[in-house]
Amino acid sequence: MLQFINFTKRYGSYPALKVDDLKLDKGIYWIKGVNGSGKSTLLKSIAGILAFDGDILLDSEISMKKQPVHYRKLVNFAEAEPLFPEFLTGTEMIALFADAKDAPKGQEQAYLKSMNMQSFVDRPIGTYSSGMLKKLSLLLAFLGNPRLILLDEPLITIDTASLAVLNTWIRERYEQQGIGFLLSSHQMLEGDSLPLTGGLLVEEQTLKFIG
Ligand SMILES: Nc1ncnc2c1ncn2[C@@H]1O[C@H](COP(=O)(O)OP(=O)(O)OP(=O)(O)O)[C@@H](O)[C@H]1O
Repeated sequence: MLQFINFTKRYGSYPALKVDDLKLDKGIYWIKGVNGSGKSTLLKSIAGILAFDGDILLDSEISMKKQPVHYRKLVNFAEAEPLFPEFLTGTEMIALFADAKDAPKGQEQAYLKSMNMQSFVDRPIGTYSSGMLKKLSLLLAFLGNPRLILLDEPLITIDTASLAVLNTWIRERYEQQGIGFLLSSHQMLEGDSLPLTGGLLVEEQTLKFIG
């Protein structure tokens, strides 16, 4: 699913994260680490938002550095604390993302319905509560035909019922389409809600697979 090749991310002279060589088979992985350990840095690097040294390969063949556009179409990302233009509506954001990710027409409809978003999706994003905003950012990460979906702190701000819906979305896309997931969380992810493959610990400026 994902391979790091001599990966190093620095902020100025600060070496935030270094992963020499790590291969992850297809699966659903949780990512843990204390505040400031580098979880968001890791996810933003994999998403292609942050520049770094080295390379990341998707499915052993698609290089972020050599095929940047192709790679980014196949990796979707929901930020921990999403920021969207407040004057746009959720529907307009969905249209933008659907276009960028070559999403099948109407793909968002089932997601809007299951997450009970129809009542507010046509309103400007500036009027959204933090939970509404989170739901929108999660939905955007499921658009298109990605091979990997990265969710940074997906559990924060959404209510229990929405969390159960999110687990269903993850499970379905993983089991029916083989999409891989990386989920960062400070809360315990429940193994009985999701078929978790393993965990990754961000510690001492590196990434450790801990099964
Ligand atoms: N833009 C930046 N410039 C300089 N240093 C940064 C920048 N962003 C993050 N860092 C540093 O990189 C390290 C990792 O930060 P990161 O946000 O990835 O941690 P995190 O594990 O996601 O933290 P949290 O659990 O608090 O959200 C921290 O030491 C942080 O201070």
